[in-house]
Amino acid sequence: MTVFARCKCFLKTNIFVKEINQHVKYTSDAQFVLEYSSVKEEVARRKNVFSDNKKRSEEIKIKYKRLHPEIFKLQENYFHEKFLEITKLVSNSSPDQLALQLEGNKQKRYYSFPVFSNKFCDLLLEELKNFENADVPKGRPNSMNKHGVLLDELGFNEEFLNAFRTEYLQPIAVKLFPEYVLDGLDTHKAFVVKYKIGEDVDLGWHHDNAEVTLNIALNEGFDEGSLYIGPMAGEGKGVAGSESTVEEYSHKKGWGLLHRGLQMHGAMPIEYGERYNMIIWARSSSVRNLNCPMCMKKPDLEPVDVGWGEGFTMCTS
Ligand SMILES: O=C(O)CCC(=O)C(=O)O
Ligand SMILES: [Fe+2]
Repeated sequence: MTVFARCKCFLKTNIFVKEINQHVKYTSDAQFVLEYSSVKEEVARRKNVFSDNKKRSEEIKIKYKRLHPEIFKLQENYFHEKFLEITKLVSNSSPDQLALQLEGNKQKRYYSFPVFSNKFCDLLLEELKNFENADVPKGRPNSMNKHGVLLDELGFNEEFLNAFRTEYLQPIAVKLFPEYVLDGLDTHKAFVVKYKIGEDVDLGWHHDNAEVTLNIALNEGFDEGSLYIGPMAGEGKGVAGSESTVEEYSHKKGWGLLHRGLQMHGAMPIEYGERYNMIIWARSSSVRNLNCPMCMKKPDLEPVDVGWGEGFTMCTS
């Protein structure tokens, strides 16, 4: 007799959880706790992230011996000549005139252009490797990257990144993405991502916790590891692999990719070598105070004791 049947996986795999818009697997309570316990760890990390970050920064300031102390202070000669040309013409150009100077995809509104000189990239990479080997505490960029470096902890905010954000990045971003800058890019989170076989090799499909992102490649000598760039979060299909909406971008040493934080993207696996990129998640409190880019709702804010929090501002009293 033939009877109808079902595969046993029906009770174990592909169980859609509407709240997270994802399919999960369930084979036993033990498997479930093991597989998803990293969520609990991540929440615990986030609870103290700002004070832990401050403690590590203070320890690094005392204990870490800088290899190239001069690169912690921004100087014009660290930039590629083309970047200096772009920054000079920015104030007198229309958005279209500026976009003409840049590569990328004007329709999708992501742009690429040279930012740092080869020499600066080399010095920074040497500093990062020196830091990797130093016996000091190290925070990691976020839940997606386990092997990068937080540039604020290393000491790059004070004399480098704050000036870079306000004097160079903001004038360009305000022309290209005015609705994501509004009153200004008032804070940032900057870090270096590292990919290597045996460590992190790729990065899943995501959008950034940023209004505007600048992603600058710091080295060459790796294979594959391109970015794939799709629609804005919530627009279109937004799934990796949907050919019609996803484009590839290959990193070039010293070049930056400038995109809106909400533009969906991911990184393909690296197949040889190491890849280091500096990522600047630039934030505008005037934009995110209206709509949190992570929950996509009006933010429910609470003050933080130290640092910039997640870049929102609120009035107390
Ligand atoms: O690997 C890259 O180049 C992109 C990294 C990235 O998108 C991120 O860290 O938010
Ligand atoms: Fe990203």
